[in-house]
Amino acid sequence: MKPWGAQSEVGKIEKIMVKRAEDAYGSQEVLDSCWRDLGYTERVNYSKAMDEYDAFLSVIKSHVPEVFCLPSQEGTGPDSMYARDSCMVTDKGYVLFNMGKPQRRTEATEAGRLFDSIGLPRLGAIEGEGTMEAGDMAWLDESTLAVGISYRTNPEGVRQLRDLAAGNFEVLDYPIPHWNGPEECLHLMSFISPVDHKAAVVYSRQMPVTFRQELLHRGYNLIEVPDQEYDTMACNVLALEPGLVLMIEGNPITKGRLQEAGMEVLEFPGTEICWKGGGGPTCLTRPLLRK
Ligand SMILES: NC(=[NH2+])NCCC[C@H](N)C(=O)O
Repeated sequence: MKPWGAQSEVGKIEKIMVKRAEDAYGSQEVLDSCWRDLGYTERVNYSKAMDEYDAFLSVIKSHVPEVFCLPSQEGTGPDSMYARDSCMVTDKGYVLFNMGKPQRRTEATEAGRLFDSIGLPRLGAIEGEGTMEAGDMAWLDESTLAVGISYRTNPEGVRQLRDLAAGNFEVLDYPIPHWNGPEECLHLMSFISPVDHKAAVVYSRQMPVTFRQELLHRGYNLIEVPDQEYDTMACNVLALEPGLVLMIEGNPITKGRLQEAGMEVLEFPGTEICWKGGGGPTCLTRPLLRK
């Protein structure tokens, strides 16, 4: 088996990187001083967040053989808990991103340091005028990556990624809608989470038509999130393996639709660590190896 590489959103996760809430948040005082500036919807309760994160991490640890935790680090803030976003791991090595949100610019360096220490090879980085965040990307199959052009990911970032992808995978790009503007985070993965090789949870009303058509053309079963579960992040679902998924509690309609489609659904409470900060289980995790 290859040692690294996650050119899939659904293959069984063998190795993963996370950043624990305590290491990202630091303390209640840190949260109090920055949650507004970061665009969180409400003040995060530190101790409640710890309990939620414990529940989340225990699911991850019981399903993923190797879990690597980013250390606490001066210079990164609460958003660094969303470990998915600063990088990607291809079959040819890791790529670090120049994140579009200014408060998150230092996160990629920290991820790179961890990758170097565990022997993961480096493929390259998005830099200069290029911006990119991994919330704006989803693998449709192991050689096709869909990337959103958003307030966080720009055309120059996509151009650089295409250079790095040459001979390995194809990059399809799609425009992301303005929605509630640049202060709020709207990524490609805000409206899609692949849950099996040919199935995805989607919020179609936000989808670029050509992206939705591409999925249908590929034979995807689209499992729709209803309007009333959009804000509670029913669309953010992590596949631990094909058909075994982890989602945030409080989305019964989407949960039922996933089960009807034959998925096994696990849940964790995400009031503090997900809803308030705008990141769900896909954002909380950076798979390093998927089978
Ligand atoms: N992949 C994601 N959707 N990540 C969510 C990131 C949320 C975080 N508060 C931000 O604005 O960056």
